[in-house]
Amino acid sequence: MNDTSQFAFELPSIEGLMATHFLPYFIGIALVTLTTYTWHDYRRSAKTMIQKARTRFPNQPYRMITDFGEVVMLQSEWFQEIRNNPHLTFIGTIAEERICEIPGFEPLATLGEDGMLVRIIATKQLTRSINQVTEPLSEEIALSLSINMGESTDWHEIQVMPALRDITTRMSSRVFLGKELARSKEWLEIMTNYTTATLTAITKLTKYYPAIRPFLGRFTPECKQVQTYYKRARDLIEPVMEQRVALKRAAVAARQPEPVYNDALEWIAKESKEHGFKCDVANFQLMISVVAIGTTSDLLQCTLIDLIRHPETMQAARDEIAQVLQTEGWKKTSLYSMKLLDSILKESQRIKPFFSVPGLTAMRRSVEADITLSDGTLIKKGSRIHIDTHRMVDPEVYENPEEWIGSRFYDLRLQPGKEHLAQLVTTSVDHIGFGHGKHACPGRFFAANELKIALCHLLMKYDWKLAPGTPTNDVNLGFSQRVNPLTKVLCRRRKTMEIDIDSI
Ligand code: HEM
Repeated sequence: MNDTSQFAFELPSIEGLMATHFLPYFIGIALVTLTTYTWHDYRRSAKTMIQKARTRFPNQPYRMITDFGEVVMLQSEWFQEIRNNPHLTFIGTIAEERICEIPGFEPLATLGEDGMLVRIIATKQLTRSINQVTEPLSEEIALSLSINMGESTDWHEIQVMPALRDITTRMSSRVFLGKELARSKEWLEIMTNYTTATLTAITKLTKYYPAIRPFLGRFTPECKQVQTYYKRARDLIEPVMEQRVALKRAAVAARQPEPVYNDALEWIAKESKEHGFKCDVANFQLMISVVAIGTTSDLLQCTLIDLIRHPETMQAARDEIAQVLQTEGWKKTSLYSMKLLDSILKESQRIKPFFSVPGLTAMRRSVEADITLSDGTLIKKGSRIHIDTHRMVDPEVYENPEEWIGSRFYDLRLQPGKEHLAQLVTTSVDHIGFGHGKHACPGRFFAANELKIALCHLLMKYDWKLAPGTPTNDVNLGFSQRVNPLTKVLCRRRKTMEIDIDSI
């Protein structure tokens, strides 16, 4: 039997590992965690390295040392076998990275401790509320577009990521925290900065071995920034919670009906009570904001840039939006009817998923009990698994896989039996932009609707082109790939629109 785990997260000699393990080791990046220089190498060229390893060990599990420590790499062929294994968790991988032990990063620990609660809130409350929040979300984005993109009908330049992150923060805050905080300048500033500071600090910390991260985190300036914003965020959320409790108590005392709020502050309190979870509402809120804002603004930017590069598809999307909104108005079902827009988002996500480079890895899992694969490979408790995402760009699965074709999934939906499979929120072994199986992203239904509403406003109200000479290349960080934060575009308010979206 193959045994993969005895040396997980240790740094023994490569020769020793090669001699004592049955699973092959890919040593191309084996030194990455030892020095900063090799870490940089790994960060830039992980894609090439994994391609080499795939050729060397076709369809075979193998091990690598990465900035996550040692990982067992599984090819896509193993997807179906492990996707619902109860001993594999996504959240466990976060605890192993040791970052949530640093002051200011407590919200990430909330993801670990109350993983069930997140799932319940995201799948039950958030998804259920989509119908009620479609109009408020549309109202929020109308306001934030006017602030970020302006009203000028002349071409003007903007940096895309800060603008889209602000838009996403406002939309998420409206649903997660209610109108009051979503309109608070201070909250928005803190939220945007907390999310950005957290991601920046994580990027820096992951170049060091997990065991020393909690220590380093106490001194690095990036982590100190996180702590400052974390404290300010708590100072803002806690009084809102206290005020709600006081208002409810007062209503009960006056024998009046209690005030009802339909936002995540309320859902967290309700579901924690119902399921017996102990929950720190402020930490929980910040965690949801961090997981939701970075991912959603990333996909929004790459979709917008893809559409700017394909003006004919942008116009086709505008026509679809106008036709659907004219007949159905703002409803959850109207968003479902925007099938081309759905396809466009799914195609942009296929080419550049958030957690991975296509053809690299995704679906990180922490192994919580020994598991044995059908070929006899034993993966021990404490190991970490990554899945190779090669199928997302495999010519045997997708025709011309390197080419962005906005209508790719729209066309697929027309084929018998593929209607459901080709939707943005459907995960499969061929498209794992939201993961797949038991731990697939529970926020994807909400995110899909939020993204569509944002695109409706962005496309209908503005004309777009790339700013001359702007960088649009994605930024590679080891196994991850982010949109370029420096990308700039030119935009102008459209004088005539297919439909006046604000009057619907
Ligand atoms: C475009 C936006 C988003 C993208 C691309 C995205 C992507 C992902 C991916 C790839 C995973 C890992 C799944 C796996 O490994 O199988 C994940 C997990 C998760 N996401 Fe999202 N996500 C997005 C938005 C959201 C939102 C809006 C929320 C919350 C409201 C959310 C909450 C979560 C949670 C709680 C998990 C952990 C699930 C678990 O461990 O069982 N995500 N997401």
